[in-house]
Amino acid sequence: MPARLCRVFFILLLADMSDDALELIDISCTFRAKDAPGQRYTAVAGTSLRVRAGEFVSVVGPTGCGKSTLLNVAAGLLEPTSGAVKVFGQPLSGINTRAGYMFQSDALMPWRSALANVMLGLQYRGVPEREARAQAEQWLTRVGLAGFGDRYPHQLSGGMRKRTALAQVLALDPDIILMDEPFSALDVQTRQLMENEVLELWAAPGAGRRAAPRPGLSPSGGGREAPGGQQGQKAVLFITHDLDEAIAMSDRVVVLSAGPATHPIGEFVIDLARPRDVAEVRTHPRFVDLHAQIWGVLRDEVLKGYAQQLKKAA
Ligand SMILES: Nc1ncnc2c1ncn2[C@@H]1O[C@H](COP(=O)(O)OP(=O)(O)OP(=O)(O)O)[C@@H](O)[C@H]1O
Repeated sequence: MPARLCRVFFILLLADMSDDALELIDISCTFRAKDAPGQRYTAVAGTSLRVRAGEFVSVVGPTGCGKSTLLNVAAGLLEPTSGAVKVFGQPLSGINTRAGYMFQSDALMPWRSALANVMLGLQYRGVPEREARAQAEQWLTRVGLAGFGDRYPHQLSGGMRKRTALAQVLALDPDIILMDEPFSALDVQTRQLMENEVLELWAAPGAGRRAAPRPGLSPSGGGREAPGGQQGQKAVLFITHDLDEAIAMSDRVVVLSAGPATHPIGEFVIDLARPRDVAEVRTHPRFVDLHAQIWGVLRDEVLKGYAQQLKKAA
C-alpha cells in the first residue's frame, strides 16, 4: 500500500478508536423567541457532554431546560448555533448515522403492522425482504412480542408500542442509542419492566450484532465492535425527568441547570453494581445516598424551571 494511503488509513483507524462514542463540545443553541419574534432565546449555552463507547449516560434537568434540544443536536437533527459534535472522534455533519433515536411519543407508522414497522429501516438499508422479515421477527421476539407482528399500532398497548419502537431501533444495530423520555407515557409497572428490558438488552453481549449491514462496514455483523465499553455494548444517551429512573439505569448522571442558557451543573458516577433491577436497586443505601446528592443539585433548578413555566402560562 502506498505510504500516503497507509497514513490516511491509520488516521481514520485512530479516529474510529476514540474512546468517546459521542462528544458534544461547547454547544450553544439559540432560537427565535416564540412569543416575541424579534428576540432570540438561548436554550443551551456552552454545554460539553461526553458518552464513552458502551456507557449509559442520563441527562436530567427541569422541564423545558433544553434536554431534547441537546439530543436533537446529538442526532444531527438540529445544527447548534455554535460548538461541535463528534461521533467516534469524527466531526458530525448532517444526520448521525451511527445513532438510533427513540422518542417520547410513538414514532410508529399507524398503517404498518408491528413487523412492517420493524422491517422498515432494514428495507431502507437495502436488506432483502426475506432477511429483513426474519431479522424483524427475531427482534420482536427479543422484546417479548413474538406472535404480535401482524398487529397494527392501534391494536397494541402503550408498552407494546414502546417494545416495537425499541425493536425498530435495535434492529438497525446503532452504536449509539439516543432516548428522549421513552417511557414517560407508561404506567409505573410497565415502565419498570421496560427499563429492566432495556438494561438487559443493552448488557447482552453482541446485542444487535445480527443487524443490517451498513455501507462500508462488514456484512457479517453490521459493524465493528465499539471501542471501549463491553464488547458490542452500545453507548446510550438517555433523557429523563425522573431522577430515580436516571440513577437506576445509568453509569453516569449529568444534571442540567434551568434555562435560559442551560448548561451542566453536576455530574455523578453511579457506582451501583450491575446487573440491576430498577425496582430493587431503589432500596439500596447507596442509591438513596446518590439520590440525595443529585437532588441537592437539581432541586433549586426544578423550582426555577417550574416558576418559569408558570410565568409563561400566565
Ligand atoms: N425550534 C425551536 N424554536 C424556538 N424555541 C425552541 C425550539 N426548540 C426548543 N425551543 C425552546 O428551547 C427550550 C428548551 O426546549 P427543549 O424541548 O429542549 O426542553 P426539554 O428540557 O426537553 O423540555 P421538556 O422537559 O418539557 O421535555 C424551550 O424553552 C423551548 O421552548
